Amino acid sequence: MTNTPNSTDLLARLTEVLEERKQADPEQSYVAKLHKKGQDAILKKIGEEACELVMASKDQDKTKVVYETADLWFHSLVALSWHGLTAADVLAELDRRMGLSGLAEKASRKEQ
Ligand SMILES: N=c1c2ncn([C@@H]3O[C@H](COP(=O)(O)OP(=O)(O)OP(=O)(O)O)[C@@H](O)[C@H]3O)c2ncn1[C@@H]1O[C@H](COP(=O)(O)O)[C@@H](O)[C@H]1O
Repeated sequence: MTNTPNSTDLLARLTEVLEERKQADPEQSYVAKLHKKGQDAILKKIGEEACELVMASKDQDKTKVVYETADLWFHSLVALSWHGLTAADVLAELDRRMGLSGLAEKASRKEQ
């Protein structure tokens, strides 16, 4: 059984690190290097990691599914940070949606 870290703590710590890395030396930090390259470089990584996740899933490779999902989440957090947003903003949106059926939500959009 995986020893699960406290997810809120982990995201808060990672958010802090990502914010600090905006001012870091691109030679010393992968995140700083991505920011220096610009938004397109961050978005390119998100596209790559999403494709790698799809391939891992098609291959039924659970270890790789976890690994590639971590890469995708991580690069999504970098994209959020690029916009001055954080994981907390996404958690708030997911919390807002909690208990709201996806099918009911879609039907309500069609009625508008
Ligand atoms: N969680 C991560 C994390 N996940 C993935 N990665 C990097 O994301 C990249 C994923 O790219 P690929 O899998 O395509 O591998 P690659 O061939 O090396 O990629 P590229 O050369 O194409 O960029 C790799 O370089 C990984 O090391 C991460 N880099 C950093 N973090 C976190 O961010 C913090 C700050 O990192 P630095 O900015 O490097 O100090 C770290 O302490 C970690 O907590």
